[in-house]
Amino acid sequence: MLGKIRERLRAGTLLDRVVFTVAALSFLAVCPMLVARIIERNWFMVTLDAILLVMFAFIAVNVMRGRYLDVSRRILGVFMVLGMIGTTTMGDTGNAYWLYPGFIAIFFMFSPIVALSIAVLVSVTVFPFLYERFAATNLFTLYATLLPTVLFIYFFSKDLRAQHKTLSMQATEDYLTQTGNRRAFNDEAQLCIDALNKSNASNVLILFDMDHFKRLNDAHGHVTGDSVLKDVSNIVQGCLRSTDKLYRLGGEEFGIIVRHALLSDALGIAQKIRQSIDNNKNEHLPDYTVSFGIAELLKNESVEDWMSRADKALYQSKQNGRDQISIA
Ligand SMILES: Nc1nc2c(ncn2[C@@H]2O[C@H](COP(=O)(O)OP(=O)(O)OP(=O)(O)O)[C@@H](O)[C@H]2O)c(=O)[nH]1
Repeated sequence: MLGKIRERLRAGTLLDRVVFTVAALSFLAVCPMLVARIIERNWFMVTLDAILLVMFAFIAVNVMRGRYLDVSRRILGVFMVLGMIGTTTMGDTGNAYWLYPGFIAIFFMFSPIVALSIAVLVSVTVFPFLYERFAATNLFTLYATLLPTVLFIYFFSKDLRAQHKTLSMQATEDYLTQTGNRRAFNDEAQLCIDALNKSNASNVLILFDMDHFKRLNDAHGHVTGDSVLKDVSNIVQGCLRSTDKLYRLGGEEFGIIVRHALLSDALGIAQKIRQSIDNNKNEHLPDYTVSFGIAELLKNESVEDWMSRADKALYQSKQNGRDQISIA
């Protein structure tokens, strides 16, 4: 059980691990309080603690299963904000120092600008309570140190997010055509397989490959060849629905995953692409054609099996004279 949890968390991001740890620790912290309140027969607090337990369990389980991550993170964030205000305004003055870890943690739960706004709001909300209890110099020191702490985390998390966005784009995007790359294709294909196993969702793969691309490169040069690859990507993108995704699988071969579609839908899309390429008259580029192979995902198929059947259909199109569509 523990091994499984560790394995699932390792597959997630640092953010997921932080959210899971906070939710799991909060769950464990509330358990003895619930027992104490049952013994005290304080039914109002028992109900409150029970709600907290359910929420923390809900968050931890969802993060472990890799679903509803954003919602779970935000729910935990709201609990943390309420917890921060509660802790700071009640009890000992020393409780105010919980604001530091609290403010750091909310940057894990919300976007930098939302977290910054929450930090400002919490600071303003708790100020009247702290003003009554703290000596003026201590209160000044508290706020003067909280401010740079929050600003530092804000700029740090903003920069981290931008870096993360760039890196994940580089990891999943083809640099030449700005379509998805092979890694992104594999991930999406795996999602299709999971969806088919869970809900019988039908998904279709369209593979297509430039015809006689070597000849085109030899006759017009590699740079023109690159422009043709960009051109065909633009044309194809224009023929797709928002749910269909185009990937460059390598060299001059592309794949389109058509989600929640039947073979007939995919055939319609391939025909539209073929027609658009035919109608496309770009005076700066040589004429070109492409060949297609289409395969619907079958039960118990792996990504490789699915691709292999589409590839066989594509080969058939090449064998039959190119510039045509074959179905597996
Ligand atoms: N310009 C350009 N050419 C590429 C790129 N990647 C692969 N190629 C070329 O694509 C060509 C593929 O040649 P082949 O596999 O023989 O296929 P083909 O000439 O298209 O022939 P058929 O597929 O049978 O119609 C090779 O000449 C590669 O150099 C690229 O990124 N840019």
